[in-house]
Amino acid sequence: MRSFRVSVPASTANVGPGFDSMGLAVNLYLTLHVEESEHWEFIQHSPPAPPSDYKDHFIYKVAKQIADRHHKKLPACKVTETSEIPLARGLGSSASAILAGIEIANQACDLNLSNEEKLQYGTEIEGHPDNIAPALFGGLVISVIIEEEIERIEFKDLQMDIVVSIPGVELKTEAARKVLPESYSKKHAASASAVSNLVVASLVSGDYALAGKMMERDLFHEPYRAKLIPNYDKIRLRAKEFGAYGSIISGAGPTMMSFVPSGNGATIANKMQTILPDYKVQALNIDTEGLKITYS
Ligand SMILES: Nc1ncnc2c1ncn2[C@@H]1O[C@H](COP(=O)(O)OP(=O)(O)OP(=O)(O)O)[C@@H](O)[C@H]1O
Ligand SMILES: N[C@@H](CCO)C(=O)O
Repeated sequence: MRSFRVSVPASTANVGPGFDSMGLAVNLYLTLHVEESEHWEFIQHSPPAPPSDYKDHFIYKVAKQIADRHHKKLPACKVTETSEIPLARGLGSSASAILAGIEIANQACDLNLSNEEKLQYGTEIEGHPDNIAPALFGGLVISVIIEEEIERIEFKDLQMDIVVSIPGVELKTEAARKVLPESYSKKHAASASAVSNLVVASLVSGDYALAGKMMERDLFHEPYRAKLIPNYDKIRLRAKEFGAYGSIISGAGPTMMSFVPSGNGATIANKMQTILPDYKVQALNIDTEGLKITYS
């Protein structure tokens, strides 16, 4: 096996009303250096701390599952991991880790997986494609899984900067999904998908002011999750005052993501940091490349 480095970007899911179907890759990365070894070893330069038994490592479990699926033996690897993606904050850390695990199996077992297969496997493990697809392909990806078949479309030329306001607390996706209703009335669903259609159309036609306005009108998840998100109303209000197009819950939260005019990210991030002193506020850009592999 050739040693390799895999980097996978963070991603934000939903982008307002694109619940479980729309996601955007951003320039924070999970990076793994992988080399063949006598025994399995995970060297972690960022959280989470590795479990005492490598067999319990989330990334190992994914790699093993994929190797088993192809009836291959997974050779032992030394994996050195560094991540800029905060855990359980709504920035797709689990999707990035899943794709990294798939890529270890792909390289170590010579599976020659296509991107479509990686998307399929990742989606099956994560449960929905909205983080996996942009983390794999980069950019804004809109996708759907129907009877195990995934359809998607990618957009790579959005001209916006991003400001993330990351609180010090975690919110597990599982907990944030529990507060959502089981069903919506016909009237509610029609309005919610109308809002979603407008977000997509305005984003791809470059009407970012309308996109920001409609993102804040989500009816699928934000109204139910708002109570779980610290400073939800304050962040939406103040980001707008500072010049943002709009702010959304990133993925399942608790991070809030503001979309801002191109070139204004750093200025608006500085202003947000002053009103959120306990947060990590960062100006980010859209990643357009997705998962990358380099050989050493
Ligand atoms: N690099 C990693 N190594 C091992 N486990 C990881 C890694 N990244 C994420 N995980 C696992 O995924 C969990 C977080 O997944 P969760 O779906 O709750 O949040 P998220 O993916 O960060 O956010 P969201 O899905 O809302 O974007 C972590 O608590 C950890 O168990
Ligand atoms: N679409 C998912 C993203 C988090 O995995 C949710 O909002 O629950």
